[in-house]
Amino acid sequence: MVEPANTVGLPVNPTPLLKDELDIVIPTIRNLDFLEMWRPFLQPYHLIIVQDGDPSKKIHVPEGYDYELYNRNDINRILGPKASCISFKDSACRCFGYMVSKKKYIFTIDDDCFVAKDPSGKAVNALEQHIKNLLCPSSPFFFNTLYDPYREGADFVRGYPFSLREGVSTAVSHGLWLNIPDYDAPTQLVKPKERNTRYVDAVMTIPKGTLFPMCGMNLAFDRDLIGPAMYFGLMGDGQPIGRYDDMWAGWCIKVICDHLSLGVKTGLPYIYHSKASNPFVNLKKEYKGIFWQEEIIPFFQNAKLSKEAVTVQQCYIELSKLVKEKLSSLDPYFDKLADAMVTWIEAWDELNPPAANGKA
Ligand SMILES: O=c1ccn([C@@H]2O[C@H](COP(=O)(O)OP(=O)(O)O[C@H]3O[C@@H](CO)[C@H](O)[C@H]3O)[C@@H](O)[C@H]2O)c(=O)[nH]1
Ligand SMILES: [Mn+2]
Repeated sequence: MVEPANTVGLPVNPTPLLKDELDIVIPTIRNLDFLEMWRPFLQPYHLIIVQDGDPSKKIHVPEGYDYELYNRNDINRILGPKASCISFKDSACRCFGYMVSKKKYIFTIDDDCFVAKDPSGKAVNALEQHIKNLLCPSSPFFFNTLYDPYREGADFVRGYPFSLREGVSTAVSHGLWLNIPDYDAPTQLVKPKERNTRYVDAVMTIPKGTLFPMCGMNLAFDRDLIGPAMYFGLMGDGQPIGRYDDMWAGWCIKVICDHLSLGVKTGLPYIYHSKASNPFVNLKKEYKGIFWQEEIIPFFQNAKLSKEAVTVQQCYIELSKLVKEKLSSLDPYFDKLADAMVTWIEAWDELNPPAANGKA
């Protein structure tokens, strides 16, 4: 009698590596030694490094990684006048990496984010979890109280409509952070010593119609499904605001995902965020955003896209028109931002022309 293969402990369906279908985008003003700790999980992947700040500075990339690196001179050379839509001196520059990638998936991570440990002490392969999240459906139309129903050992609970159990494609996987939480400056100032030690073993679909504060520190997405909407806005040098790059993108992609019936998930995986940036510097960058967002959020909550908007680009252009129409009165910055949103789409389409078979 042939003994069955010993499959105890092996994952029922191992997560595919997707190493030729995924790029890792890292915005940086530092060296990239943090990649040493990620080597077991990230070395097989191609990196797109977006070097911010002084282009003459040499960024050291640890041996053994396959990468392409773009500094400001490269961005200006590649995009010409359209480079005006890519922020300078703000992590928002990372979205240039999304634009130049040719892969289906993107994982973006900050250079002060390290491998976290789960409660059992096991190193968390954040990228593997993001891939799991992206490859399995989302359930935005009806909340499953047992969280991710597609996860091994879970399912839809009683009363969950069977007509909705197929779910929808997942466009975004938003991971979290142990140690330094992604707090705004005021919170950071009143709670300087607060550290996040709580590891919540859950992945949830963010319900349709609900916005969320997307953090770019530990984020993955399906570039084919939502890439053109992942513009991180005009931030940093020469702009009245900073550190709202990922927030702006998060509000735009959520409105568009809701419109196109795509899913956005948050929760696992965790990374270990090691560096707290200066709260006073952050306050200066954020302060306009702190009061503007009281107007911006209702804008996004009420934004309606037409049924003719069936591609991400069409949705995004419609959104840019709404921004120009409804937010320019808040501050002339939004007029500029609306134009930059159009420039971003033009640049995206220039670098990512639809293939002969019509696939973008
Ligand atoms: O001018 C800059 C500043 C930083 N970077 C790179 O961007 C990321 C994030 O930088 P940092 O870790 O210093 O900032 P945090 O406050 O921790 O980041 C939070 O704010 C968001 C930025 O809006 C970020 O996504 C959040 O996590 C690092 O890789 C820096 O090297 C830059 O490119 N340009
Ligand atoms: Mn950081």
